Amino acid sequence: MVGSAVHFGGGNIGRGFIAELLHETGYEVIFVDVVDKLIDDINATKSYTITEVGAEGKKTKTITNYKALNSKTHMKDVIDAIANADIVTCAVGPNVLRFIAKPIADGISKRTAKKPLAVIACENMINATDKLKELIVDEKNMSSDVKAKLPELAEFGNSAIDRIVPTQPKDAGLDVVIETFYEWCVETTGFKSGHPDVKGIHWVDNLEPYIERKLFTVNTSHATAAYFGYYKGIKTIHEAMDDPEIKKEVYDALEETAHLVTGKHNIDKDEQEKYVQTIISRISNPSLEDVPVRVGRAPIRKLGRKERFIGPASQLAEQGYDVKALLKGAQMALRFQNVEGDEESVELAKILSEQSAEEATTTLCGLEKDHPLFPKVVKIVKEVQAEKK
Ligand SMILES: NC(=O)c1ccc[n+]([C@@H]2O[C@H](COP(=O)([O-])OP(=O)(O)OC[C@H]3O[C@@H](n4cnc5c(N)ncnc54)[C@H](O)[C@@H]3O)[C@@H](O)[C@H]2O)c1
Ligand SMILES: O=P(O)(O)OC[C@@H](O)[C@@H](O)[C@H](O)[C@H](O)CO
Repeated sequence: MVGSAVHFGGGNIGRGFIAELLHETGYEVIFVDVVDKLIDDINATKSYTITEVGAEGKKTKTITNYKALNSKTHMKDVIDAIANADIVTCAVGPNVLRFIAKPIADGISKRTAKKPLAVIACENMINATDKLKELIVDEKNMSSDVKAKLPELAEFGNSAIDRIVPTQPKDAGLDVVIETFYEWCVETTGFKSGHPDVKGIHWVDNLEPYIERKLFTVNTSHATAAYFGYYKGIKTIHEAMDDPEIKKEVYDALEETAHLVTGKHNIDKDEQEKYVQTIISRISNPSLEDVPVRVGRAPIRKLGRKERFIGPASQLAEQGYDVKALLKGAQMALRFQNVEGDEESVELAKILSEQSAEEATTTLCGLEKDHPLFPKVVKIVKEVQAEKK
């Protein structure tokens, strides 16, 4: 019998994709969020729709059997829901994992079910579930007694989640427009008692090739289009992809990351080429009104050491490859400063104005001073800093 699923984050991918598959599997979906209006809207409705838009046309599905809890005001209910759930998922953004670890730890501590809770973080981040687990078992969040019994209480799986869910129009309510394509890969190794049978999940023994291929193809190309598009004042990602100069930048970046993806993960070159073509057509989808400000959001996170530019660029630089295109994308990300509604873009501007190029390279990209990429990043940081003077 299928029971309940607690999902942290009732936003775009949460409502638009994860809830769809949890619902289709038969779970009652319990959204946990911190936005009062969203919680009220979810609890005031019995259904909402998701509409897939792609080359094949439109298809609408109806989601039912859900409710929402506010973790700011109803923490006890959140903990009880986790104590009784079959599965906990989240799509809150990598920087928010630290805030949801404590309620998950408390819910795990109260469990009595025979079957361990399945925990899967669905963030654009390498090993996001490992990070969440590390935070859950931190002594601030979980007692040593519970930690010792953890294997009986909860099991964890890293995941790679891929479906473009743009910012929704203001008047859309709970309804979500998404692309038709999707891929949700989850690693089996942590589920010693057997993984949950969620419809649509692609179970894999080793996630690394899947998450690196996804992040360094889908998200590298998406971010390149977004940062160049923003710089040129272009309104949507598909219009940015219509700009010949931006399209070339995207292809150049993907040519570089393809060396890593095919070389490191033994992925066939033709297969990667087909994957690239699929991604180009996905991010060029004119039915998705996706905007540079969403795709470029949180530029400090995106400039990180394991992220979509510096992640592949650093690994390729170690192998002696030139990474001009990835550095041009990273440089555009550095120019994504003081963007309305984006706190990290304000912080980025502050870092670039207060720190030397060398310090900022360390702060933003986490690169070691003796890394072959370090001087190249320092150079692009210096150029961006000079533009502000
Ligand atoms: N949108 C996409 O196309 C897409 C695709 C794949 C993966 N992702 C990943 O999914 C994650 C979420 O992205 P999104 O686009 O859905 O963002 P979003 O901003 O639409 O949704 C995030 C939700 O988390 C909620 N939230 C924030 N703090 C919270 C807390 N402490 N407890 C509970 N909820 C909290 C927010 O209120 C919001 O509803 C990110 O890691 C993103 O990279 C997004
Ligand atoms: O979610 P972010 O901020 O890591 O990246 C923005 C987009 O590139 C991303 O949300 C994509 O739409 C998604 O990763 C597609 O699967």
